Amino acid sequence: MEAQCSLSRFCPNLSIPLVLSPKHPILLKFPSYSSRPSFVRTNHSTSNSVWFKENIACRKNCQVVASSSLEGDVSRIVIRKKKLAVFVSGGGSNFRSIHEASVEGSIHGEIGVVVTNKSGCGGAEYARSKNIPVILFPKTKDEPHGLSASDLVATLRSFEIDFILLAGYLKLIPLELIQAYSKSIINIHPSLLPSFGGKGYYGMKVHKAVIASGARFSGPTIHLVDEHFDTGKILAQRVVPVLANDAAEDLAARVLKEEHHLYVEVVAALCDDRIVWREDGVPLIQSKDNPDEFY
Ligand SMILES: Nc1nc2c(c(=O)[nH]1)N[C@@H](CN(C=O)c1ccc(C(=O)N[C@@H](CCC(=O)O)C(=O)O)cc1)CN2
Ligand SMILES: NCC(=O)N[C@@H]1O[C@H](COP(=O)([O-])[O-])[C@@H](O)[C@H]1O
Repeated sequence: MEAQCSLSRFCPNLSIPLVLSPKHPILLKFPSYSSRPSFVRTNHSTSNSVWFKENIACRKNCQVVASSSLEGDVSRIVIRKKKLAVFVSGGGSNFRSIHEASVEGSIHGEIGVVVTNKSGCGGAEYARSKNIPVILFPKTKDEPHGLSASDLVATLRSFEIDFILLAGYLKLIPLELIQAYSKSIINIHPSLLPSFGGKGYYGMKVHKAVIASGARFSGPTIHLVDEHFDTGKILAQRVVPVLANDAAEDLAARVLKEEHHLYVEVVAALCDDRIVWREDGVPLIQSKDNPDEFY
Protein backbone atom coordinates (compact mmCIF):
# COMPACT_ATOMS: atom_id res chain seq x y z
CA MET A 1 0.00 0.00 0.00
CA GLU A 2 1.40 3.37 -0.84
CA ALA A 3 -0.15 6.66 0.12
CA GLN A 4 1.33 9.89 -1.18
CA CYS A 5 1.12 12.00 1.93
CA SER A 6 2.79 14.76 3.78
CA LEU A 7 3.33 14.10 7.42
CA SER A 8 6.29 16.40 7.68
CA ARG A 9 4.38 18.76 9.98
CA PHE A 10 3.11 16.05 12.20
CA CYS A 11 5.80 13.45 12.36
CA PRO A 12 9.45 14.05 12.95
CA ASN A 13 11.53 13.09 10.00
CA LEU A 14 12.21 9.74 11.38
CA SER A 15 11.40 6.24 10.38
CA ILE A 16 8.56 5.26 12.63
CA PRO A 17 8.27 1.57 13.40
CA LEU A 18 4.74 0.46 12.81
CA VAL A 19 3.02 -2.85 13.02
CA LEU A 20 0.93 -3.17 9.92
CA SER A 21 -1.26 -5.80 8.52
CA PRO A 22 -4.24 -5.62 6.17
CA LYS A 23 -6.52 -6.10 9.15
CA HIS A 24 -4.70 -3.95 11.69
CA PRO A 25 -5.09 -0.14 11.79
CA ILE A 26 -2.19 2.12 10.89
CA LEU A 27 -1.06 4.06 13.94
CA LEU A 28 0.49 7.41 13.08
CA LYS A 29 2.01 9.25 16.01
CA PHE A 30 1.49 13.02 16.08
CA PRO A 31 3.29 15.46 18.34
CA SER A 32 1.51 16.84 21.35
CA TYR A 33 0.43 20.17 19.88
CA SER A 34 -1.44 18.60 17.02
CA SER A 35 -5.15 19.21 17.26
CA ARG A 36 -5.54 15.58 16.37
CA PRO A 37 -5.44 12.81 18.96
CA SER A 38 -1.98 11.58 19.73
CA PHE A 39 -2.65 8.66 17.50
CA VAL A 40 -4.68 8.58 14.35
CA ARG A 41 -6.18 5.18 13.85
CA THR A 42 -6.96 4.30 10.33
CA ASN A 43 -7.06 1.20 8.27
CA HIS A 44 -5.87 0.59 4.80
CA SER A 45 -9.12 1.67 3.21
CA THR A 46 -9.12 4.87 5.30
CA SER A 47 -5.52 5.63 4.55
CA ASN A 48 -6.41 5.59 0.88
CA SER A 49 -9.44 7.73 1.56
CA VAL A 50 -9.97 11.33 0.63
CA TRP A 51 -10.05 12.10 4.36
CA PHE A 52 -6.60 10.69 4.86
CA LYS A 53 -5.20 12.47 1.86
CA GLU A 54 -6.80 15.81 2.80
CA ASN A 55 -6.68 15.71 6.56
CA ILE A 56 -3.17 14.48 6.86
CA ALA A 57 -2.22 17.43 4.65
CA CYS A 58 -0.88 15.31 1.85
CA ARG A 59 1.39 17.46 -0.18
CA LYS A 60 4.14 16.79 -2.65
CA ASN A 61 6.85 17.26 -0.09
CA CYS A 62 7.06 13.85 1.42
CA GLN A 63 6.09 10.35 0.62
CA VAL A 64 4.56 7.90 3.00
CA VAL A 65 5.33 4.37 2.10
CA ALA A 66 3.70 1.92 4.44
CA SER A 67 4.08 -1.67 3.55
CA SER A 68 2.35 -4.47 5.38
CA SER A 69 2.49 -8.21 5.45
CA LEU A 70 0.06 -10.86 6.48
CA GLU A 71 2.36 -11.87 9.29
CA GLY A 72 2.07 -8.38 10.77
CA ASP A 73 5.81 -7.78 10.39
CA VAL A 74 7.04 -4.45 11.68
CA SER A 75 6.94 -2.03 8.80
CA ARG A 76 7.98 1.56 8.64
CA ILE A 77 6.79 4.90 7.43
CA VAL A 78 9.66 6.64 5.72
CA ILE A 79 9.34 10.44 5.61
CA ARG A 80 11.26 12.06 2.79
CA LYS A 81 13.35 14.95 4.11
CA LYS A 82 13.28 18.24 2.24
CA LYS A 83 16.23 18.65 -0.14
CA LEU A 84 18.15 21.93 -0.01
CA ALA A 85 20.54 23.69 -2.39
CA VAL A 86 22.80 26.34 -0.82
CA PHE A 87 24.36 29.07 -2.96
CA VAL A 88 27.61 30.61 -1.71
CA SER A 89 30.38 32.94 -2.94
CA GLY A 90 32.48 33.41 0.19
CA GLY A 91 33.47 31.85 3.50
CA GLY A 92 30.20 29.98 3.91
CA SER A 93 29.61 30.42 7.67
CA ASN A 94 25.83 30.56 7.16
CA PHE A 95 26.03 27.41 5.04
CA ARG A 96 28.06 25.67 7.78
CA SER A 97 25.49 26.66 10.43
CA ILE A 98 22.67 25.23 8.33
CA HIS A 99 24.63 22.07 7.56
CA GLU A 100 25.47 21.51 11.24
CA ALA A 101 21.81 22.00 12.21
CA SER A 102 20.78 19.54 9.49
CA VAL A 103 23.24 16.93 10.74
CA GLU A 104 22.24 17.52 14.36
CA GLY A 105 18.55 17.19 13.44
CA SER A 106 17.09 20.59 14.28
CA ILE A 107 16.57 21.15 10.56
CA HIS A 108 14.47 18.35 9.04
CA GLY A 109 16.15 18.69 5.68
CA GLU A 110 19.39 17.81 3.99
CA ILE A 111 21.76 19.79 1.82
CA GLY A 112 21.85 18.00 -1.51
CA VAL A 113 24.12 20.37 -3.41
CA VAL A 114 26.12 23.59 -3.11
CA VAL A 115 26.19 26.11 -5.96
CA THR A 116 28.90 28.74 -6.26
CA ASN A 117 30.39 31.24 -8.71
CA LYS A 118 33.78 30.92 -6.96
CA SER A 119 35.04 27.32 -7.11
CA GLY A 120 37.82 28.01 -4.59
CA CYS A 121 35.73 29.85 -1.95
CA GLY A 122 35.51 28.69 1.64
CA GLY A 123 31.94 27.52 1.28
CA ALA A 124 32.86 25.27 -1.67
CA GLU A 125 35.84 23.86 0.21
CA TYR A 126 33.66 23.06 3.22
CA ALA A 127 31.12 21.33 0.96
CA ARG A 128 33.83 19.16 -0.58
CA SER A 129 35.08 18.26 2.90
CA LYS A 130 31.55 16.98 3.66
CA ASN A 131 31.19 15.16 0.33
CA ILE A 132 28.45 17.55 -0.79
CA PRO A 133 28.44 18.03 -4.59
CA VAL A 134 29.57 21.50 -5.75
CA ILE A 135 28.15 23.04 -8.92
CA LEU A 136 29.58 26.08 -10.67
CA PHE A 137 27.12 28.76 -11.75
CA PRO A 138 26.99 30.85 -13.85
CA LYS A 139 29.23 30.17 -16.84
CA THR A 140 31.69 33.09 -17.13
CA LYS A 141 35.10 33.68 -18.66
CA ASP A 142 36.60 33.08 -15.21
CA GLU A 143 34.51 29.95 -14.72
CA PRO A 144 34.05 28.48 -18.25
CA HIS A 145 32.84 25.21 -16.71
CA GLY A 146 29.92 26.96 -15.06
CA LEU A 147 26.37 25.90 -15.96
CA SER A 148 23.83 27.87 -17.93
CA ALA A 149 20.59 28.79 -16.13
CA SER A 150 18.58 26.09 -17.90
CA ASP A 151 21.23 23.45 -17.16
CA LEU A 152 21.26 24.55 -13.52
CA VAL A 153 17.47 24.14 -13.27
CA ALA A 154 17.71 20.65 -14.78
CA THR A 155 20.54 19.72 -12.42
CA LEU A 156 18.67 20.96 -9.35
CA ARG A 157 15.64 18.95 -10.48
CA SER A 158 17.84 15.87 -10.81
CA PHE A 159 18.93 16.39 -7.20
CA GLU A 160 15.22 16.67 -6.25
CA ILE A 161 15.88 20.06 -4.66
CA ASP A 162 12.86 21.58 -2.87
CA PHE A 163 14.31 24.87 -1.65
CA ILE A 164 17.21 27.16 -2.62
CA LEU A 165 19.04 29.07 0.13
CA LEU A 166 21.28 31.99 -0.87
CA ALA A 167 24.01 32.42 1.74
CA GLY A 168 26.47 35.08 0.68
CA TYR A 169 25.95 34.40 -3.02
CA LEU A 170 26.86 37.57 -4.92
CA LYS A 171 25.42 37.11 -8.42
CA LEU A 172 21.93 38.01 -9.58
CA ILE A 173 19.67 34.95 -9.71
CA PRO A 174 18.08 34.82 -13.18
CA LEU A 175 14.35 34.92 -13.76
CA GLU A 176 14.43 31.38 -15.23
CA LEU A 177 15.52 29.94 -11.88
CA ILE A 178 13.11 32.14 -9.91
CA GLN A 179 10.21 30.93 -12.05
CA ALA A 180 11.30 27.30 -11.76
CA TYR A 181 11.47 27.59 -7.94
CA SER A 182 8.59 29.93 -7.24
CA LYS A 183 8.30 30.97 -3.57
CA SER A 184 11.13 28.53 -2.86
CA ILE A 185 14.26 30.70 -2.97
CA ILE A 186 15.31 32.73 0.08
CA ASN A 187 18.27 34.99 0.77
CA ILE A 188 19.94 36.41 3.86
CA HIS A 189 21.04 40.04 3.76
CA PRO A 190 23.07 41.73 6.53
CA SER A 191 20.87 44.80 7.06
CA LEU A 192 17.28 45.62 8.02
CA LEU A 193 15.77 45.73 4.53
CA PRO A 194 14.49 47.68 2.76
CA SER A 195 17.31 49.89 4.08
CA PHE A 196 20.84 49.38 2.77
CA GLY A 197 19.96 46.83 0.11
CA GLY A 198 20.14 46.52 -3.66
CA LYS A 199 22.91 46.50 -6.23
CA GLY A 200 26.26 47.42 -4.68
CA TYR A 201 25.13 46.52 -1.14
CA TYR A 202 26.97 43.36 -0.11
CA GLY A 203 29.46 42.30 2.55
CA MET A 204 31.30 45.05 4.38
CA LYS A 205 29.87 47.69 2.07
CA VAL A 206 26.54 47.20 3.84
CA HIS A 207 27.94 47.66 7.35
CA LYS A 208 30.01 50.70 6.34
CA ALA A 209 26.88 52.34 4.90
CA VAL A 210 24.88 51.57 8.06
CA ILE A 211 27.51 53.13 10.32
CA ALA A 212 27.97 56.15 8.05
CA SER A 213 24.21 56.77 8.11
CA GLY A 214 24.09 57.10 11.89
CA ALA A 215 21.56 54.26 12.19
CA ARG A 216 21.33 53.01 15.78
CA PHE A 217 20.11 49.53 14.85
CA SER A 218 20.91 46.98 12.21
CA GLY A 219 20.48 43.23 11.80
CA PRO A 220 19.91 40.40 9.32
CA THR A 221 16.93 40.08 7.00
CA ILE A 222 15.76 36.87 5.33
CA HIS A 223 13.54 37.44 2.34
CA LEU A 224 12.03 35.69 -0.67
CA VAL A 225 14.06 36.20 -3.82
CA ASP A 226 12.51 37.99 -6.80
CA GLU A 227 14.15 39.18 -10.00
CA HIS A 228 15.76 42.23 -8.38
CA PHE A 229 18.38 42.47 -5.63
CA ASP A 230 16.81 42.49 -2.11
CA THR A 231 13.24 43.51 -3.07
CA GLY A 232 11.48 40.21 -2.30
CA LYS A 233 8.93 39.89 0.52
CA ILE A 234 10.54 39.88 3.96
CA LEU A 235 10.20 36.65 5.95
CA ALA A 236 12.25 37.28 9.08
CA GLN A 237 14.50 39.83 10.76
CA ARG A 238 16.53 40.24 13.94
CA VAL A 239 17.79 43.50 15.44
CA VAL A 240 21.20 44.31 16.88
CA PRO A 241 22.45 47.65 18.21
CA VAL A 242 24.95 49.82 16.32
CA LEU A 243 27.35 51.13 18.96
CA ALA A 244 28.85 54.61 18.89
CA ASN A 245 32.41 53.32 18.49
CA ASP A 246 31.64 50.47 16.13
CA ALA A 247 33.97 49.83 13.23
CA ALA A 248 32.38 48.03 10.27
CA GLU A 249 34.06 44.82 11.34
CA ASP A 250 32.50 45.04 14.83
CA LEU A 251 29.02 45.48 13.41
CA ALA A 252 29.59 42.75 10.81
CA ALA A 253 30.51 40.24 13.51
CA ARG A 254 27.48 41.17 15.64
CA VAL A 255 25.10 40.84 12.67
CA LEU A 256 26.70 37.61 11.41
CA LYS A 257 26.20 35.94 14.79
CA GLU A 258 22.48 36.70 14.56
CA GLU A 259 22.39 35.57 10.93
CA HIS A 260 23.48 32.08 11.93
CA HIS A 261 20.69 31.77 14.50
CA LEU A 262 18.05 33.32 12.25
CA TYR A 263 18.84 31.28 9.15
CA VAL A 264 18.72 27.97 11.05
CA GLU A 265 15.37 28.98 12.60
CA VAL A 266 13.89 29.95 9.23
CA VAL A 267 15.17 26.89 7.34
CA ALA A 268 13.79 24.65 10.10
CA ALA A 269 10.38 26.27 9.59
CA LEU A 270 10.71 25.90 5.82
CA CYS A 271 11.46 22.18 6.10
CA ASP A 272 8.57 21.71 8.55
CA ASP A 273 6.08 23.36 6.18
CA ARG A 274 5.57 26.17 8.74
CA ILE A 275 5.65 29.04 6.24
CA VAL A 276 2.20 30.46 5.51
CA TRP A 277 1.23 33.24 3.10
CA ARG A 278 -0.80 36.24 4.26
CA GLU A 279 -3.43 37.57 1.84
CA ASP A 280 -1.14 40.42 0.81
CA GLY A 281 1.58 37.97 -0.11
CA VAL A 282 3.73 38.45 2.98
CA PRO A 283 5.15 35.14 4.24
CA LEU A 284 4.72 34.36 7.95
CA ILE A 285 6.35 31.72 10.14
CA GLN A 286 4.08 29.45 12.18
CA SER A 287 5.38 28.91 15.68
CA LYS A 288 6.81 25.45 16.30
CA ASP A 289 5.41 25.42 19.83
CA ASN A 290 1.98 26.94 19.21
CA PRO A 291 0.37 26.40 15.76
CA ASP A 292 -2.04 29.26 16.42
CA GLU A 293 0.84 31.77 16.65
CA PHE A 294 2.45 33.36 13.58
CA TYR A 295 5.29 35.89 13.34
N1 LIG B 1 17.40 37.84 -8.23
C1 LIG B 1 18.10 38.01 -7.07
N2 LIG B 1 19.37 37.59 -6.99
C2 LIG B 1 20.06 37.75 -5.82
C3 LIG B 1 19.47 38.39 -4.73
C4 LIG B 1 18.11 38.84 -4.85
O1 LIG B 1 17.51 39.39 -3.88
N3 LIG B 1 17.46 38.62 -6.03
N4 LIG B 1 20.20 38.60 -3.56
C5 LIG B 1 21.64 38.56 -3.73
C6 LIG B 1 22.41 38.70 -2.47
N5 LIG B 1 22.63 40.13 -2.25
C7 LIG B 1 22.07 40.72 -1.17
O2 LIG B 1 21.51 40.07 -0.27
C8 LIG B 1 23.42 40.90 -3.16
C9 LIG B 1 24.54 40.32 -3.73
C10 LIG B 1 25.33 41.04 -4.62
C11 LIG B 1 25.01 42.35 -4.93
C12 LIG B 1 25.85 43.10 -5.90
O3 LIG B 1 25.74 44.31 -6.03
N6 LIG B 1 26.70 42.35 -6.61
C13 LIG B 1 27.66 42.97 -7.56
C14 LIG B 1 28.70 41.95 -8.01
C15 LIG B 1 29.51 41.48 -6.79
C16 LIG B 1 30.56 40.47 -7.21
O4 LIG B 1 30.33 39.72 -8.21
O5 LIG B 1 31.61 40.42 -6.51
C17 LIG B 1 26.92 43.42 -8.81
O6 LIG B 1 25.96 42.73 -9.23
O7 LIG B 1 27.39 44.42 -9.36
C18 LIG B 1 23.91 42.95 -4.35
C19 LIG B 1 23.12 42.23 -3.45
C20 LIG B 1 22.06 37.31 -4.48
N7 LIG B 1 21.32 37.26 -5.74
N1 LIG C 1 23.96 41.14 -0.02
C1 LIG C 1 24.44 39.82 0.23
C2 LIG C 1 25.36 39.81 1.43
O1 LIG C 1 26.02 40.79 1.73
N2 LIG C 1 25.34 38.67 2.12
C3 LIG C 1 26.16 38.56 3.31
O2 LIG C 1 27.39 37.94 2.98
C4 LIG C 1 27.87 37.31 4.17
C5 LIG C 1 28.24 35.90 3.81
O3 LIG C 1 28.90 35.32 4.90
P1 LIG C 1 29.14 33.72 4.91
O4 LIG C 1 29.71 33.37 3.55
O5 LIG C 1 30.10 33.52 6.03
O6 LIG C 1 27.80 33.07 5.15
C6 LIG C 1 26.73 37.34 5.20
O7 LIG C 1 26.92 38.36 6.15
C7 LIG C 1 25.53 37.65 4.34
O8 LIG C 1 24.49 38.35 5.03
